[in-house]
Amino acid sequence: NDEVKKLTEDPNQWVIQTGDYANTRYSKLDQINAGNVGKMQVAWSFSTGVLRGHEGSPLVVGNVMYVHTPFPNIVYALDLDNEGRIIWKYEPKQDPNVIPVMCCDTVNRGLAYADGKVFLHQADTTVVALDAKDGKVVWSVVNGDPKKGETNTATVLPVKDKVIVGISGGEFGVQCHVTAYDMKTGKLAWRAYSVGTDDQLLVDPEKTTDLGKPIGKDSSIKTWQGDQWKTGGGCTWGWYSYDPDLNLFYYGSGNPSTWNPKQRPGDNKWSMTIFARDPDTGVAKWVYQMTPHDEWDYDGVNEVPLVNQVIDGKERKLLVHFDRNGFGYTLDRETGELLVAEKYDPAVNWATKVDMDKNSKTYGRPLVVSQYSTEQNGEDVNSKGICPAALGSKDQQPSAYSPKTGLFYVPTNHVCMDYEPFKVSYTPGQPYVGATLSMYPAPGGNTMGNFIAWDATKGKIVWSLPEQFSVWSGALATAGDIVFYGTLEGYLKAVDAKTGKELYKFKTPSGIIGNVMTYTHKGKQYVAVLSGVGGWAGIGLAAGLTDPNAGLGAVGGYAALNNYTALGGQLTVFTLPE
Ligand SMILES: O=C(O)c1cc(C(=O)O)c2c(n1)C(=O)C(=O)c1cc(C(=O)O)[nH]c1-2
Repeated sequence: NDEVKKLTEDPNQWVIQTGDYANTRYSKLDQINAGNVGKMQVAWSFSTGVLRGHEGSPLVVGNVMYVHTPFPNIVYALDLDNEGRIIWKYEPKQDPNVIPVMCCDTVNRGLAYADGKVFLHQADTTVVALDAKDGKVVWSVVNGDPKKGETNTATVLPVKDKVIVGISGGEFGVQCHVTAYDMKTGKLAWRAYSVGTDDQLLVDPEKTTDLGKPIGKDSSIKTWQGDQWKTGGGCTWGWYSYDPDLNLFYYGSGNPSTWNPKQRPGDNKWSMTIFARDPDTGVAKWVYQMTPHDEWDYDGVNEVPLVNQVIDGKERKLLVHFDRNGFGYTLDRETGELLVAEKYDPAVNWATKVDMDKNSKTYGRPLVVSQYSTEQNGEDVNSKGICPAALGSKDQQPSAYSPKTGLFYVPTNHVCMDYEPFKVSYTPGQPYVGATLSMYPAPGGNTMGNFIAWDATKGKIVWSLPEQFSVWSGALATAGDIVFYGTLEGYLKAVDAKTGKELYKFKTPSGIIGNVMTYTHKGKQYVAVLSGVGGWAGIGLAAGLTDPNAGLGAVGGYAALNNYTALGGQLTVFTLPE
């Protein structure tokens, strides 16, 4: 069943959040292009009726647009023949007690379409399949338990006859996993944990590799003390990509729990790890851990776009990954071989480099600068001036790739932090954080973000556009030689894909943390984006916090956002004038 693959190859529609299985967020549409984007206008808009962080994007399937909201996770089917008249609306009943269990705002990264159904993974971890025609529930299944700290913010990946979903809870000591359900019935197919026994991990100690070597028996639990792996985190709330030819899907796992590194000696495998798994069985082909024994909350869940590019004169099947830890990685996606690992923000200081010497004992590991460790000789230390901050040189906001330029377009953070670990004990369903942070712009200026173009074959920044705040929206690249992104102040921007020159901007009603998408209707190209400030960067605004030291809602430099925007929830659709 390659229905989704076929649909994603049609540039007129947008049926999964990432646009295509490869997560390139590239569209072949070029009616709106570098020559005319400056004339773009608002075609119509739609209020979602919900405030707080709007992540993800709408879908377009035929003449219908599907729009989702943050908690309470309303779904609207809008008629494109009628400027967004509501065809149906689905509003799940969810216990509001799930809200305090969500670490980083009540966001949801959107819907997926396959097999005549719209898939929603709710905050309370209910996965629901809605009939695309009338919004009626076809099946629903409960994937986790919010009382244990398990919630969801991520989208769903439909692959062949299954849907694949992750889970959140790294700040609550959840033992996180990826789970596949039958697309037609919702029946459980398999579950693979990030941290756990070999049976739980779905690995083969002989065949599953790490940097080319078999991972061996008990590869995860041997790297924890005692039973700590049972509350070990490694959550799976990011973006998933899929290679139909290799029949492998890819994603990264999040932070080990707790944030206090002293409480969990060892490498804490396989938190902070990219997995390549078979979607039919869940079994891992290879793994690669970016940040062993994390001391900074550098979750490894960011998108893993799949591209074919030439390295050293040879075309390779690549996987690219802009990790929270500030390194841009390029790997061979068939084998997991590490090809490039370079800093994509010059401010990154916690490690000097990733060791690329295959004969070295520390091959593939970041070389940590002890001054920026948050643990010394087994004791907690308060460290200052660590770059990047916990929200990383990039968080979940996805990049785009243009095969025309061969460049990645990456929304980034330019933020550093002070980190104070403290002892915390585990109680199910209670925060298991164990550190306080303060976050501020990187030294040498007041800007907290850059929108960059990156060459993943060399590991080099090609151009960089400074932004006052982190760029928390997902990018879109098109065959029109332009790249779109949104800003936390609320601007939708279009820039020239080759030079980065700004060609268009429009201030939408609220800060943008949604991902820009494009489609056609009756032969005309449209660009759409959700506004609604929030997410971790904007959670201070979302929660009405202005105290720069307000714990996990550590708004820091983001408090100044109050001067530019306010809460919202709106879809804005753009096109060229007649
Ligand atoms: O460990 C986790 O389970 C977890 C979950 C989430 C989430 O579900 O949104 C975030 C994070 N961690 C996190 O570390 C983080 O920086 C973050 C930012 C955001 C966001 O949507 O802006 N979510 C999350």
